[in-house]
Amino acid sequence: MQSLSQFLTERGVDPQLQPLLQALAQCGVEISQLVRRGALAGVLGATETENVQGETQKKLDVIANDLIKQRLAAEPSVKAMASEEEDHTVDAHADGHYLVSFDPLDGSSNIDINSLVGTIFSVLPASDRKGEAAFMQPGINQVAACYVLYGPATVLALTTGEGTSLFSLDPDTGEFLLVEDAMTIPAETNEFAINASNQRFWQPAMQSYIADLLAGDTGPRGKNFNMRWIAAMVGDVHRVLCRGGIFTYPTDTKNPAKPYKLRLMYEANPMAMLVEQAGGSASTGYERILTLQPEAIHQRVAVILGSRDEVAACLGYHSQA
Ligand SMILES: O=P(O)(O)OC[C@H]1O[C@](O)(COP(=O)(O)O)[C@@H](O)[C@@H]1O
Ligand SMILES: [Mg+2]
Ligand SMILES: [Mg+2]
Repeated sequence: MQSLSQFLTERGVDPQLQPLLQALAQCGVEISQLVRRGALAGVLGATETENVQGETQKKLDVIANDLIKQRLAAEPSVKAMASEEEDHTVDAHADGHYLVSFDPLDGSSNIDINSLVGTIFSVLPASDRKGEAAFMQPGINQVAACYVLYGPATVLALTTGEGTSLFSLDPDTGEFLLVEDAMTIPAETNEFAINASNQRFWQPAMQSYIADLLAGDTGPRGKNFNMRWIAAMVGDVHRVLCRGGIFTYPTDTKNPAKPYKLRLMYEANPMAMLVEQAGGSASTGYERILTLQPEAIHQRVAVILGSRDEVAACLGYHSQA
């Protein structure tokens, strides 16, 4: 089986970018070891601190964040980084070529119940701009996106804009090996993922769309749909990449000050690139996620992504509304 480094060389990935992608994978290896040890490594439970999102940080949020920051600070090609767990962007090498945004631990509410968690990375080209302003680029500018999913196996999905490929970690050698190249999301699906407990707070368009899915073959869609919700975006998106589906965290009125849940820079943008590169699509309901112009590093957006025809069906409800 081909290793990640062989894959990057063979595919002619920019030699400047290769060491950075290797460093991201290495972060995944080290966090995977901690996740596997769980309570034995003392990484379960919460801290007493809150992050810039106003969420109580889990120990593993902080440990993973510090580990990644340290690794990226040692990587000469990194000019600056942004993290879910950092209030502001963090400078690294003034002559670095890349800006890395990351969600060190995605699915934090799953840590203490030994369920699926992951890490998400987005890589943008650096520019002359400084600080947060440098990161304010549409997702279409990403030169790479990847996630690591810490599940029964630890897997890494990667795109550099030439399709999406999947690697699995060999825990004996610490190497990621290619297990699936050119992942393809089926255009149609009968599987959807949404946190249904928010239903009464959704917009009418999403209410009708989901109601018609639930009506199944007795309703206008004329077929039955099944539901899944892993409560970790990495896990739900991985399922979509593997067998299709639609994943959505729509806008809602639960907390008017926070109409969206997921973050553009280190959740929505990298996942949108991975999904589009596998033949799927990703929208806010009204706009293609990758063309959004970011305004702030922790900005949140509505997310509807997955199987192309099913996303189109969902958007149909939004355009009629
Ligand atoms: O708790 P809810 O409403 O089900 O939300 C789950 C969503 O929140 C998240 O956990 C947010 O990410 P973090 O865990 O990185 O904060 C997503 O991974 C997931 O899709
Ligand atoms: Mg997250
Ligand atoms: Mg997180």
